Amino acid sequence: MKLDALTLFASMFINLTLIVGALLLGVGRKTRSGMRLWTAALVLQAVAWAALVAAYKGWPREMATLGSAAMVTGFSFMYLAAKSYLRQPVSLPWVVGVPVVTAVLHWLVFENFAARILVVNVAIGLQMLWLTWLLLRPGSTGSWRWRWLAGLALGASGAMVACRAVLVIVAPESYPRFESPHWVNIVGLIVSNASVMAGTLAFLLAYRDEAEQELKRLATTDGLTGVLNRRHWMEQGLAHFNLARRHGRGLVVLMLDIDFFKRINDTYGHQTGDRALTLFAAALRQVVRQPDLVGRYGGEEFCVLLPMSDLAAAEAVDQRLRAALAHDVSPVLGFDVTFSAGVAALREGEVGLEDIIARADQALYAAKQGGRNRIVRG
Ligand SMILES: Nc1nc2c(ncn2[C@@H]2O[C@H](COP(=O)(O)OP(=O)(O)OP(=O)(O)O)[C@@H](O)[C@H]2O)c(=O)[nH]1
Repeated sequence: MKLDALTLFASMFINLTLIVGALLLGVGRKTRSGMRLWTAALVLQAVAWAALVAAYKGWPREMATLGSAAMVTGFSFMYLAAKSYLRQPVSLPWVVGVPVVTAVLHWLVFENFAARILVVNVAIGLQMLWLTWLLLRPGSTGSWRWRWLAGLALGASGAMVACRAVLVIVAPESYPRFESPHWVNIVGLIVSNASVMAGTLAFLLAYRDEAEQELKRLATTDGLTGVLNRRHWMEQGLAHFNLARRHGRGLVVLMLDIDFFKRINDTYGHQTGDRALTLFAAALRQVVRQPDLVGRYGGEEFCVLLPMSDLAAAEAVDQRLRAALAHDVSPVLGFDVTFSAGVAALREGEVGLEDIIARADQALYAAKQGGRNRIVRG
């Protein structure tokens, strides 16, 4: 059997369908948006190749226009997928405008072979090269591994498509027909196939990076309030403690416990209790400085470590938090939220962070015993 370009185009459709199947099976449909968008891009491209092949069986104008529109829309979805992992805003006029303009122009100039080839190749080339720039430009967020792999994959394809556009401008008579087994078509298909494969691999890497980051976030933060969990707060705190001891710098630990929290739960329900905890933690994060570590020590008890600070700095945090609770949190909840606090500073010769925490905790206990809604030095 003679291998013609049409057979290769059909193989492109089969490849894409298989990759989509593998992605749906391997990554699942409930994945985060970047991978879903990439999968949708491949589905659109599979539809495009099927329509382009079908154009040879009937309704050439309709099928070829549908194929071109699906192809260009597929690249719009690749752009959306990349933007999702790059965490950048998308340009809707670009996403919608390029496919619509391409489809309309393709339909209008269909009878002119060179013109319709030019329309499609210019649209795809522009999309791919723009996407390549977005991925590779300095300062883009995201790990360089997936960005470079995706950028090179799409850049190679974009360059190939741009060459096709140039070829149809300078030598329209020698530009091969779609079904001809001409080397331009063969090279084009090989590059497209490699680009789809490498691009998928790159987006799988981005997906894995994102999943890793998410796991790290889950392992280090408190699920309810978003502040550091106790284990991670201790780990980070220990690093600050060692630095403070080595360089003879100050360090303060502030322990905070919401007053009569059981009563809040019992009176307003557990959900309102959770909301009070969340708002309390948010207010606490607002009133500390950038290097300070805020953690949830357990239940309704929070801990703050202030590097390079003294007791007065911690007491200032305490005052700001009381003001924030009174002005911002209590009106939202509909009842007053107060807390007791214990504060302790690193002392000369102290060998463990636990010692400072223990003193701050004792001071907190004294604050509770002393009538609550106050701070005590330990
Ligand atoms: N809603 C909610 N409640 C919690 C959570 N963690 C702990 N609690 C509750 O917090 C309450 C703490 O009660 P206590 O230790 O008696 O303290 P308190 O009522 O604040 O009294 P004082 O600390 O002495 O002022 C308990 O009822 C816990 O069930 C949580 O994540 N969400």
